[in-house]
Amino acid sequence: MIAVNGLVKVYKGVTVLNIPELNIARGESFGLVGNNGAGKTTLFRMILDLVLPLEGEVLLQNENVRQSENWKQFTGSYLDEGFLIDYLTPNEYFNFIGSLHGLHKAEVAERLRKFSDFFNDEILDKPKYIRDLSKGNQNKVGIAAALLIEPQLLILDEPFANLDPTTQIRLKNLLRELKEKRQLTMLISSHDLNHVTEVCDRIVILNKGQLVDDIRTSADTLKELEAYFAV
Ligand SMILES: Nc1ncnc2c1ncn2[C@@H]1O[C@H](COP(=O)(O)OP(=O)(O)OP(=O)(O)O)[C@@H](O)[C@H]1O
Repeated sequence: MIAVNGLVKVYKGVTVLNIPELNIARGESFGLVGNNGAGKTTLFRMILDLVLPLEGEVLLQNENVRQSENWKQFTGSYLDEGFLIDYLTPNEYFNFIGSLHGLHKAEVAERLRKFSDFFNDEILDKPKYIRDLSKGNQNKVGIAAALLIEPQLLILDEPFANLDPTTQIRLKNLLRELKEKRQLTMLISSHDLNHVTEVCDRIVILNKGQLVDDIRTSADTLKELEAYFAV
């Protein structure tokens, strides 16, 4: 599903990402962990063609993201509030995203029904602009919009950040369900080692732009990760 080949990013003479090779199979739930500045967001941005690499390429379903638009139809993503449109209400925003994918308002409303627990009655049908929502509720809008298009590939940057404990648990359940029922391929970054081990079957550690470990999640993974980061 995803092939990263010889990907290098340099800012002001400093190499912030250098990944010779990384392959992620269809249906894999892939967690990316690493300390601040490790390069997690930079990698996600290059996968989504939001940042130009110095060298290398990213292929999504065998097509280079820089040369094809096809991947946009099957990829749902939310990295930060920059993905939202501040002057719309959540309903208007969901309808806009739906329209880009050929969905009518009724289909959008139907698809949003499964997020009612996740939204906790704070998002839909409220006369509030996205800019006036709390940070956590803005995240909920972004995550739901990424899922609204029923993507084959989902990319979320620190999705658990700013969510209350109840919503974190609901999001984990939602992601696990999507993985099992729809064979969704997921890329998730998180600073919370518990969440990432609960949701992902494969976890990669990024350190100063380099992949330093690639772990199949097992009962020992949380301890392994805690040992790695306890320095
Ligand atoms: N536009 C930019 N200009 C200069 N340096 C940048 C730019 N974007 C990212 N960087 C640098 O690239 C490195 C990797 O940043 P990145 O945001 O990818 O890390 P991260 O692993 O997502 O960190 P965090 O966990 O803090 O979100 C950092 O040193 C950061 O300062």
